[in-house]
Amino acid sequence: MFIEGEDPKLLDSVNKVKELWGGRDFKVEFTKSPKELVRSWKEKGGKVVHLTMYGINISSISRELIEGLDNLLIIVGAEKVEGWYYKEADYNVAIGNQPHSEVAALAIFLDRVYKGEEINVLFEDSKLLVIPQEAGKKVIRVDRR
Ligand SMILES: C[S@@+](CC[C@H](N)C(=O)[O-])C[C@H]1O[C@@H](n2cnc3c(N)ncnc32)[C@H](O)[C@@H]1O
Repeated sequence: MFIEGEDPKLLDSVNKVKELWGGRDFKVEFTKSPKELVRSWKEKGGKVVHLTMYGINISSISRELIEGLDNLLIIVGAEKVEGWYYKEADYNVAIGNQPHSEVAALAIFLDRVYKGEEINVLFEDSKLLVIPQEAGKKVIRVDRR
């Protein structure tokens, strides 16, 4: 994940969560030049999806196209998103054409890309394991050495 700007505190909390819950392949990097990131991603043959309520509703995009997307950079905005990103994106995709949270938009989009399989993923390097309960919480420590 690339985030525009710089925030060492955020990086620190991400690393603390990873230490306990695993996910060694999940990385957060900060960038001061997001446009350069988009340009070089495309130059290397990657695809760019921009999530925006002004885009094409995901329900109108073929399932094959979404599931076939590979080497993908997904852009979500925080404040006003410049027109440049709309033009440079290979696809401007709307999770419904009204505003909502960027986290929700990203989650729904990724769920379509991964065909719902992400829900069954357990990180092999986690130190904690949740044992599902109908009520209450059960978490055990696992020694994976
Ligand atoms: C809360 S919105 C802020 C929008 C920003 N103020 C703007 O002017 O573009 C944050 C981000 O959530 C995502 N988002 C919000 N609603 C969406 C929708 N219906 N479909 C897809 N993405 C959406 C977009 O990436 C958007 O940039």
